[in-house]
Amino acid sequence: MDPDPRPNDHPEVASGGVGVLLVNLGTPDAPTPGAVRRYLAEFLSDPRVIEIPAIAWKPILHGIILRTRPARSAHAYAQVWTDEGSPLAAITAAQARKLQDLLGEGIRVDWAMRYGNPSIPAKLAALMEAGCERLLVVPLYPQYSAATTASVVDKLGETLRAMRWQPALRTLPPYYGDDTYIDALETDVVRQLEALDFTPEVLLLSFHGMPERTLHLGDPYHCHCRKTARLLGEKLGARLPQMRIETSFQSRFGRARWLEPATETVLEREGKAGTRRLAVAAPGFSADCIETLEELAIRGRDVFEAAGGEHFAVLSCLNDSSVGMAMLQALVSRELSGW
Ligand SMILES: C=CC1=C(C)c2cc3[nH]c(cc4nc(cc5[nH]c(cc1n2)c(C)c5CCC(=O)O)C(CCC(=O)O)=C4C)c(C)c3C=C
Ligand SMILES: [Fe+2]
Ligand SMILES: [Fe+2]
Repeated sequence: MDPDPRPNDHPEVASGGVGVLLVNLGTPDAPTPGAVRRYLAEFLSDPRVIEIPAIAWKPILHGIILRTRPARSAHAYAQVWTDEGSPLAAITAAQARKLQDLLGEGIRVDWAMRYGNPSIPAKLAALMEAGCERLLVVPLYPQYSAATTASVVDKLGETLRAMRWQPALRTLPPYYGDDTYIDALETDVVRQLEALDFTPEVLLLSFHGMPERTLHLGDPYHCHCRKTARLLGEKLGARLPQMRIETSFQSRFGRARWLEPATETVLEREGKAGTRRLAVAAPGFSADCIETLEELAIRGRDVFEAAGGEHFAVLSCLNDSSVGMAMLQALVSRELSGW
């Protein structure tokens, strides 16, 4: 990257502008083993994600994981790929477009991915070229974790380190317990449950998992997920008292213990225990992605039905829905109000 994207003599640049950069995790450029390998190589080389000393991890990553997982993951991506590309990228782009409309021309909105494209350095440079001297970076993770939120901030730091003239920077705090978020989830979940052709006995709130060790090391992720689940559960319980609400953690990776209970285990247990009608919501994901569209909606259904379940649905994430966008606008506007 050009170490300083704003050379001194840029009189045409309107200065002092405010920019908002939405950031999500990242996704491959194509549903092919090669593209997935490139994406996973970057993602799984991040010490925030894999907290094993590099000397032990690199041989496993390059010798085993990057030889086997790309083909399997590419198959999963191919099942959910859209005309606009990966769902995660397409939805994040739509969120940025709609937020731009909601905030108006005075503030410039863009989006980036922590891994893969479009990259944080490229988008930071573009915003600064456009005259943004104040940047609000929005990690699209309601619950903080070192593997997600902190990793975005690490990348920002790495990018800024190469600049002589840095922008002023804020990051949106995690919003796992914010009324704006909980109310948006409540509205959206109730709307989707009412549109189903069955009445679920159980609503499963499935969050992305993390190694259990991170909880003992002080990562607040587990607490944040539990709090979101409790607050949302209280609201939903008041409106739909017949429905039982459970919480679980999905997407286990590697051999270490992960947060429990695992989504797959709960789906199997519920089916075997006689639950026939079950819906899943994934409140920790800002946008539908391979984890919701393939892991939950395809493989999760198989697990539940094989265990005896009959009716199964996975609700959409907030995505670029009007209620989701109103929430993002409110969170961002509150953060920008001091600027
Ligand atoms: C929402 C929060 C997320 C946390 C926390 C998280 C932790 C975490 N993830 C992995 C490994 C993988 N995650 C993968 C995909 C993926 N993860 C998140 C979000 C969180 N991850 C999203 C939004 C996505 C979807 C990306 C997409 O393109 O749709 C993958 C890649 C897919 C696959 O091969 O299964 C891996 C691998 C770890 C190890 C981890 C915490 C340490
Ligand atoms: Fe993940
Ligand atoms: Fe997964």
